[in-house]
Amino acid sequence: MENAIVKVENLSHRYASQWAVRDINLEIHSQGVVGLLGSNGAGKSTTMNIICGVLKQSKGEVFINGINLKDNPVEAKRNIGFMPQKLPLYQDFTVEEYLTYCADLRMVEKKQVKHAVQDALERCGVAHFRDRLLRNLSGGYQQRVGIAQAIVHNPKFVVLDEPTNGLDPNQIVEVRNLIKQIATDRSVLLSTHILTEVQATCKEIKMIEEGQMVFSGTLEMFDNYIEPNTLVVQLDNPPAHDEILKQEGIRSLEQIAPTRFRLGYDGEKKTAQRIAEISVGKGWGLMELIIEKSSLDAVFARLSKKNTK
Ligand SMILES: Nc1ncnc2c1ncn2[C@@H]1O[C@H](COP(=O)(O)OP(=O)(O)OP(=O)(O)O)[C@@H](O)[C@H]1O
Repeated sequence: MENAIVKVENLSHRYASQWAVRDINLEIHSQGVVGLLGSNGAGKSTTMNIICGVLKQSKGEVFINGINLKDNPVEAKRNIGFMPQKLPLYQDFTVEEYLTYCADLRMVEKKQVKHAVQDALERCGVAHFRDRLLRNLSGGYQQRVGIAQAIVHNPKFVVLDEPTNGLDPNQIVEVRNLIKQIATDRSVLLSTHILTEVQATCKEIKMIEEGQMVFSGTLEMFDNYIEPNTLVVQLDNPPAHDEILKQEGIRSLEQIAPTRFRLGYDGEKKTAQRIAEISVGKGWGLMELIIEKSSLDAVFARLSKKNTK
């Protein structure tokens, strides 16, 4: 089988006497954006710093494109691009000087440097600012340059730590689009505690809490993590509340509007189907029936144990 782009096995790390991450396992196989989610202090930066070879783990192994990062760091790091939370920008460099410097650091072959820099400038939409000093760029464009330095050596795997931090709403949308675009031909691990960020960019989620992996799956699985147990129905000709409440599987009724109701139910699909059939059969004027999903916030709260409901 083809190597995973990233494989983390039983990763643990301890600062002094405190374990910051415990027994993390994860694999990333394909292109696209994977969100690394967790509250402040959950262990995201520690995990990412280890995966990028910036911090040496206390235990466990990290493989990048099949190469053990501990045994062969130089080779493994050729496949990694990293944009830390605090951008490593030299303010007195122009954009082009800075990217050329980064390409050298990343050991891009001398004769390829010009092409690599041009490619990164264009992909990140900063070619027109190539001669501008970094200090004179707006926050959004500095962030673009941060992403450009992470992809200048064309790595298979890019790690972005809170990439939209401190940006205004327009800049956030632009940077998210750029992230999706660079993830079309590589894997991107994006750390965030912002749920809308995950929703807007990620196909998969890994969630860490108190140093441990508490969820790994698709965005849809995350969304469905809490069993739905409410239906919203619109009945243009509603019966008496008791008539609805006596139906099998229905546990509660809340009137949201004159013809709109939220029904607590047993979570069984057949109950929802039965309500639809009865509403039609009895002429209740069914216009809409929605199985309510848990919000991402509710799932996040549940997984981060802030809410034990
Ligand atoms: N250099 C360090 N020395 C000691 N403890 C640390 C160090 N860095 C992080 N920690 C601790 O390790 C735990 C995990 O921190 P980490 O920075 O990985 O979390 P995080 O999820 O990235 O949080 P944030 O979103 O706030 O950056 C926290 O309890 C933190 O206080």
